[in-house]
Amino acid sequence: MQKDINSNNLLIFITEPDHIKTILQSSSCLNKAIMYKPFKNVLGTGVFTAPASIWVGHRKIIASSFNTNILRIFCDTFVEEASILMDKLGHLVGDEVDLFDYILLCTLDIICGTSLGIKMEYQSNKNRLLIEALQRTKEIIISRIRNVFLFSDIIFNLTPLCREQQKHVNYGNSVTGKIIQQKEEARNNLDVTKSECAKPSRKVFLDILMEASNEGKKFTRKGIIDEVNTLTAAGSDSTAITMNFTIFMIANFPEIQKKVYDELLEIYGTQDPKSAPVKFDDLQYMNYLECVIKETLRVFPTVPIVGRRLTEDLILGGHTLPQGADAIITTLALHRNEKYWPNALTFDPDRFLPENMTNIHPYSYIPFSNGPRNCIGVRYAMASMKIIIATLLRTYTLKVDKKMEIDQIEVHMDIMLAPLHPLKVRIEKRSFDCTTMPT
Ligand code: HEM
Repeated sequence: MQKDINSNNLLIFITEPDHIKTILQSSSCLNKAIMYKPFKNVLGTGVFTAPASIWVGHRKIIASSFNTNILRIFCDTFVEEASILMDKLGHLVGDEVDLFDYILLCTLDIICGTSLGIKMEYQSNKNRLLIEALQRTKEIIISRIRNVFLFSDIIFNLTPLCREQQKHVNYGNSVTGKIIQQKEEARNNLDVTKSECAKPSRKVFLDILMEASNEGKKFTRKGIIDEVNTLTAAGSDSTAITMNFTIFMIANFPEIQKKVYDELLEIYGTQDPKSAPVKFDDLQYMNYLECVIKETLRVFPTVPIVGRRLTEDLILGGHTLPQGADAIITTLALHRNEKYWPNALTFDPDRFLPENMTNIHPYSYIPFSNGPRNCIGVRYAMASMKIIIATLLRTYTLKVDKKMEIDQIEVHMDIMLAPLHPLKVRIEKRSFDCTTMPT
């Protein structure tokens, strides 16, 4: 137990999987902890930051836009943007490079394509102003988390940083607002061809939110903008960071790379991704790749910490946790705890093979959190990451100049986990002679 220096709040650290389960499942722990405060100015009442009273209704509606049929349609966008990424990476062949910025632009294009139905073409260097606004907004949130004075709303609201953040948020909101207006006009005119409004069969999140709003289900215009911003924020960096770590792991462990590629050879033979792009139904056969992503998320959980505010007293392990305290779960420590993960710092994707899963306590592995307020985008994230990484490995081989052990890769926790030093890899064009594997 300790006091949070930013807020003077009581923080209770929860470390045992059984206790974590109680917290994440409890109806009295549906509100987010004080540490999420800097996100509220930016994401408003979007599902990530909304109080439980608003969250309940919004979550239900948004969850409906993550069903299998919609995901299947989104796959076209994942594949298309993955292909653009491959072309961009073609210029980097032979160099030792940090791929993160390239991957992030790809995930941003994907999230905008699937949440707004708009091609932002960030990967083609378009809409730089929006990217800068996003980047600065993120940096300002991070400085608030790191600085005890800026964390306080009263002080922050008096600073130039607050005004700068508001300027960026207003700009982003005005872009989303215009897209909503275009869609509304197109709908009213019944003239879908005039705008980039999605056809009914290609519904994006925004269409679903607008329909819910028209049916009187709770969403105001500002509420819709908050949800779109939330999905953009929650869905882009998280997948980009996870893929960046995963790609480094694959480059760092050539024997694992060979196994992932062999699995892809089974599915596609030596056809290249342009002639045989990944299809939604292929994803079920990428089991080993999934294990590699899961193991990466174990040692490098992209969201390294989760916090909940107790709205009632809660009895846990014979103690009463008082109403108003914040329960904090440090996923990074949990995932590296030897008690639950023997040889925790050994990278071993086989831990996630079905036959080895029986001994894993479900709450000792929570990269997407768990319970009613878990990540709404788990399946979306897994599908998009599998498509991008599979396309990458079918196009390029990956190497590192110097192999690193897990404990040599230093990380820091801000909003999300980040490597302290860039994770550089060397990419080479894959020759379709399948015996040519990295040594
Ligand atoms: C590898 C990628 C991802 C990881 C590791 C991840 C992880 C998480 C975690 C741990 C939470 C719970 C946070 C908390 O309670 O504080 C969360 C919530 C959330 N995630 Fe993800 N996420 C990922 C991708 C995505 C994607 C692609 C989307 C959307 C397209 C998304 C949308 C959300 C939303 C909206 C929430 C808030 C849910 C709620 O409070 O009801 N995430 N995510």
